[in-house]
Amino acid sequence: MGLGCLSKSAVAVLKTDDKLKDAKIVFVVGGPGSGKGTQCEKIVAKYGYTHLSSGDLLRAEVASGSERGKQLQATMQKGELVPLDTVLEMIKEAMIAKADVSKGYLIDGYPREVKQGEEFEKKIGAPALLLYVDAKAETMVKRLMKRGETSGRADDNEETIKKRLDLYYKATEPVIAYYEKSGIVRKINSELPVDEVFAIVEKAIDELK
Ligand SMILES: Nc1ccn([C@@H]2O[C@H](COP(=O)(O)OP(=O)(O)OP(=O)(O)O)[C@@H](O)[C@H]2O)c(=O)n1
Ligand SMILES: Nc1nc2c(ncn2[C@@H]2O[C@H](COP(=O)(O)OP(=O)(O)O)[C@@H](O)[C@H]2O)c(=O)[nH]1
Ligand SMILES: [Mg+2]
Repeated sequence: MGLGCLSKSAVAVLKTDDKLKDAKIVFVVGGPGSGKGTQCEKIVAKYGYTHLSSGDLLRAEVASGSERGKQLQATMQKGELVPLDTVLEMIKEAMIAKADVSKGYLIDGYPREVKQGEEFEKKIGAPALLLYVDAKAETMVKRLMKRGETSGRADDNEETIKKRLDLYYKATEPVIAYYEKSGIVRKINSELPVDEVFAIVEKAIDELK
């Protein structure tokens, strides 16, 4: 069947989705403060991927002062998860905006729970790789407390850090087990110095080509 029977706007939607059909997608999953953002920055510099941090997208919405942003801020300050549809829609829009120039996408801090992964695959596509950035809880807390001295983030404080960690172990770790079955998980020990961590990351990305 051709597209002739569809309205113009329906065709436009189909074409937009089409743009992401063959996109190389890398999920970057790990606890708060594990070093996801740090490694993503290095991947961008070497491989030219597009880095989309779901947390950064949400913080940009908060900074815009919109009504939606105000609601998001309250949730984030408590260290809870924002509604799935909100963050997925933001990621998708950001991906489409870069579709013509992107060599691949780093989806940082998403999925946060198995359901988020399932919805992403339904609406966007399947990941080719999942980088599991792994550090001990003690290390993550230490890094976040340090980052909190300068980050200005409302959630880099002791009480919210504890909630973020609890939620990570409860909701996000199962995401890793879920993708183990498809053989795309690469575990990265991020207790090492940044450059040594990146050497392991490079191997995983190089395997993708
Ligand atoms: N997919 C996502 C990503 C983020 N958040 C919200 O945004 C907050 C901050 O997210 P993020 O910047 O990814 O923070 P962390 O995972 O804690 O990691 P880090 O600060 O180390 O990047 C989360 O606590 C949560 O409230 C969310 O609900 N859903
Ligand atoms: N020692 C060490 N510190 C790191 C490493 N990766 C990140 N950090 C520090 O830990 C903090 C949190 O890192 P970030 O990349 O923001 O982690 P994210 O929360 O997972 O995105 C930052 O202040 C970094 O300087 C690492 O591999 N080794
Ligand atoms: Mg980050």
